[in-house]
Amino acid sequence: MKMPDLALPAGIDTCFGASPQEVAERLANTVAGFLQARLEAAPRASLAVSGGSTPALFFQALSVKDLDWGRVDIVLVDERWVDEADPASNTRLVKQTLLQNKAAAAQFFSLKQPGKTPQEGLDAAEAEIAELTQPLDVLVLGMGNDGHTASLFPDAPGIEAAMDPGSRQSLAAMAPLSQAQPRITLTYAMMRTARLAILHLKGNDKMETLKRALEQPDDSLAMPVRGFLKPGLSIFWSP
Ligand SMILES: O=C1O[C@H](COP(=O)(O)O)[C@@H](O)[C@H](O)[C@H]1O
Repeated sequence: MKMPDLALPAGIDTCFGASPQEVAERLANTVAGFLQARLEAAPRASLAVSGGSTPALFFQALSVKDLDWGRVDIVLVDERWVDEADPASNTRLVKQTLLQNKAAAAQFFSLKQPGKTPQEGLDAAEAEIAELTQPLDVLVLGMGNDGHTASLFPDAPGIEAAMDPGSRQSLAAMAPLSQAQPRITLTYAMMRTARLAILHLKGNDKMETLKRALEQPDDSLAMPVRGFLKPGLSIFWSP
């Protein structure tokens, strides 16, 4: 397979593979290895993961890794404000694919809390993540073809505040104009301090979007993923 030709700033690593399964396995090894190293240095380690259609194979591969999962905190980077039974729920995906096998012993911190809207549930979600190990040890982001990552959407009112690198808020309620459901998301300020940041992509369309994002790296309000295209990032991609 011909690997994509991508001009990346210095300090961004890539792991490109021929199939989603291969990349999912390599990503699971990388994440498990980093969490293991953190567990040797600290009482607990944390992992923030994305939802959507990309991560299921990675979650399944990670769930069977040998780790002291009882000392691992897991949180989603974002959630749609829907019931857990809804197929659009990222929590549902995590419970069905990651919090299984050996990883069933991990502690999951739920962003979805009681309340009719994310705004109403925001204080409860803040309270929920108060005990989460911070700064985050591992952050695994996805990306949409509009350049959103987590639920940092370019067309969301309030995106400037949610992208503020100096913000003291960990969470933001978002209502992107393009999206059917309102969302809750970790803020850019919360995610940018992760010790290991990974962007996990699947598909040629995502590669084209990434190339577009790299063309004007500073305009992160137009494509919030740009905020993470910095030295230290690792990009995992398969067609
Ligand atoms: O809405 C979302 O989209 C992104 C990308 O999802 P994918 O289906 O293209 O993999 C995801 O990273 C985010 O967590 C999710 O809520």
